Amino acid sequence: MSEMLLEVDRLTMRFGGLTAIDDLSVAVPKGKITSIIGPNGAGKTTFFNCLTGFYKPTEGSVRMHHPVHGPLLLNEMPSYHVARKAGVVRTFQNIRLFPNMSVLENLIVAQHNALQTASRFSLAGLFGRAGFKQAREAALEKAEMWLTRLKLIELADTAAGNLSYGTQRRIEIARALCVDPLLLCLDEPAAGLNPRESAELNELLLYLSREHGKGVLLIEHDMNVVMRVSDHICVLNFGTKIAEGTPEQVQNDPNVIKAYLGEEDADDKEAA
Ligand SMILES: Nc1ncnc2c1ncn2[C@@H]1O[C@H](COP(=O)(O)OP(=O)(O)OP(=O)(O)O)[C@@H](O)[C@H]1O
Repeated sequence: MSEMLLEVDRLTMRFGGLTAIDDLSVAVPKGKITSIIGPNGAGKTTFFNCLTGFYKPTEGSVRMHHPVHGPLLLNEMPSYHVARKAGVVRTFQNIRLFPNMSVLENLIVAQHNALQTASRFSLAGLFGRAGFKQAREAALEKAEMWLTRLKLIELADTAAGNLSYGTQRRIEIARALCVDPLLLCLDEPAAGLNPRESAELNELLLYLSREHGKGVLLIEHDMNVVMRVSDHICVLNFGTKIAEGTPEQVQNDPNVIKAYLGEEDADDKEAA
């Protein structure tokens, strides 16, 4: 049995009369890739927003099992604590790098919390303190380490905005890793990638979960990615969990086929 990282229990998120997430329970283990899939509007992004403190769920709980701090209720934390204290870090559907900064600078900016703390928020701290110099060196070392491991080091000095879409997505993941996440939440990391870049993404996700023990929670429409890398898949439709299991179980589930193909097409497929 894998160690459990995140437990979502009976989560509901309503926007006025619309129930975007309805009574959803799901568990995410360490060192594994768990995917959340479903048609457009199924509630996937809302789910991420509830985990990471952007939305306060209407009902239910999200519990992160932290090796140092113990169980933490993410639904009661502000979003900056979710990343810093609970170790749950996300990327977004649209790329959010600083395009005019170099790749390395983007990774240093991600570590501004540690640097600010070391500077004690003062100019004197920035210029005089040994602690700040050490923190700056540590931030550089961490950025260089992830750039090397993610095969980006040769691009360290290039402006992020000048790189291909696939490379920018990879930089976003490297930047998230600089915050030392226990759980990495990736919102459509394969969007806009070509087949070669998607294959590289698959390799990267498997490397991070298998070699670094990261829990990965993936929202993705690209089934070439989802079916190849997921250990477990949870399928949403209109905010409700309609199936979960291994890629094989989910692919053959009649409810999933109906949700994706529509009622009539799915009946045709069954009859054929
Ligand atoms: N802030 C909000 N206010 C009102 N309704 C919202 C809000 N955010 C999401 N919704 C609604 O909740 C439902 C789920 O949306 P969500 O973006 O979570 O779906 P999704 O599965 O991520 O879709 P996609 O695959 O298209 O990104 C939709 O009907 C959407 O319009």
